[in-house]
Amino acid sequence: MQLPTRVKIIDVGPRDGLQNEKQPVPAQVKVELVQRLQGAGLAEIEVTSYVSPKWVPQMADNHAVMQALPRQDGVRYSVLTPNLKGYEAAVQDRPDEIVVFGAASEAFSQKNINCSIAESIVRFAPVVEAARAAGIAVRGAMSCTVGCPYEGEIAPERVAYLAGLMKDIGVERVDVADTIGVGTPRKVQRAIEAALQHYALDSVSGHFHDTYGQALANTLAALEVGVWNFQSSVAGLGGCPYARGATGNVATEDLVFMLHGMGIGTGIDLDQLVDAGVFISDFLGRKPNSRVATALLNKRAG
Ligand SMILES: CC(C)(COP(=O)([O-])OP(=O)([O-])OC[C@H]1O[C@@H](n2cnc3c(N)ncnc32)[C@H](O)[C@@H]1OP(=O)([O-])[O-])[C@@H](O)C(=O)NCCC(=O)NCCSC(=O)C[C@@](C)(O)CC(=O)[O-]
Repeated sequence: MQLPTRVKIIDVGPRDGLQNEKQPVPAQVKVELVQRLQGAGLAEIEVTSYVSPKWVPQMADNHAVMQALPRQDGVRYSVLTPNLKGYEAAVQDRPDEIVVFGAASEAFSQKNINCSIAESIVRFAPVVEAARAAGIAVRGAMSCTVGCPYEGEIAPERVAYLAGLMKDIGVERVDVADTIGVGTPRKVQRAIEAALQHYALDSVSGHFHDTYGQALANTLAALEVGVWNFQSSVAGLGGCPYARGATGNVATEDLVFMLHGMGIGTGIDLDQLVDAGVFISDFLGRKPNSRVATALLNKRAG
């Protein structure tokens, strides 16, 4: 089996990671987190979302964060936009990529974005069209591709259906997200294979939450299928406001350690990444939720 020799990581910590935090995180702290991530070598960072501040108050400072961000050449800054209102707000802040976000589960679509899967596609279509006309890249997040907090197990056919809808409206690449972290390696491979019915390997990424401790195993399973794009969250931050009990994405530190140990390049400096995780964890008043960060910090202390 030939594994990829290089992996691209999008750190989603500033958005997916922080969106569920109850305590307000000042825009300046978010900006510094993004700066530290790019300093550590992250070439793609999901910065914020343009959603209703009533639904996700933590992301209400989207303009302030994007406007204050010192951009680094070669780094792609992405933001979530669920509808045209979100897109029109986002475009003022010059994102490199916008992300429409749908779900393979009807119930999750309703809870998360207040509409059915079919309605979500109707909302996304003009967003995708406008972004592409403006030369902005378009990604589609597909939530609940393995399991849903409301519907239970999700069949791969539902993932293929959503991926097909995303493809039809012009979404350029998709994320196969295990939103509540219930996936195990073979199930995740089947979800990825479903997405591959509509998208090339280079356009499919893995987004694994670590609720049940399966995220690294699922990453390896995705690598075996040939996937080489992943999303993760520095310090294991996160959880989705509409997926109660789900924990954060796999920690970027843990992902990078595994990949480097397998001889797979990421372009990321693990020590600087650990420092970025300590920075945001100190602000939040807790330790990084990363085994690798804990081990390296103990080693530094010892
Ligand atoms: C999608 C909506 C807006 C629909 O919400 P809605 O209530 O159906 O929308 P609406 O068009 O009827 O508007 C209702 C109110 O929201 C406002 N509004 C409408 N759109 C916007 C906008 N873009 N930005 C700011 N405000 C907006 C609109 O102006 C109005 O304001 P009001 O008149 O009540 O003052 C709402 O359901 C929402 O904001 N949901 C939040 C969804 C969210 O951010 N979820 C977390 C991210 S997804 C995720 O984390 C999963 C992922 C991607 O990481 C992958 C994974 O792991 O699964």
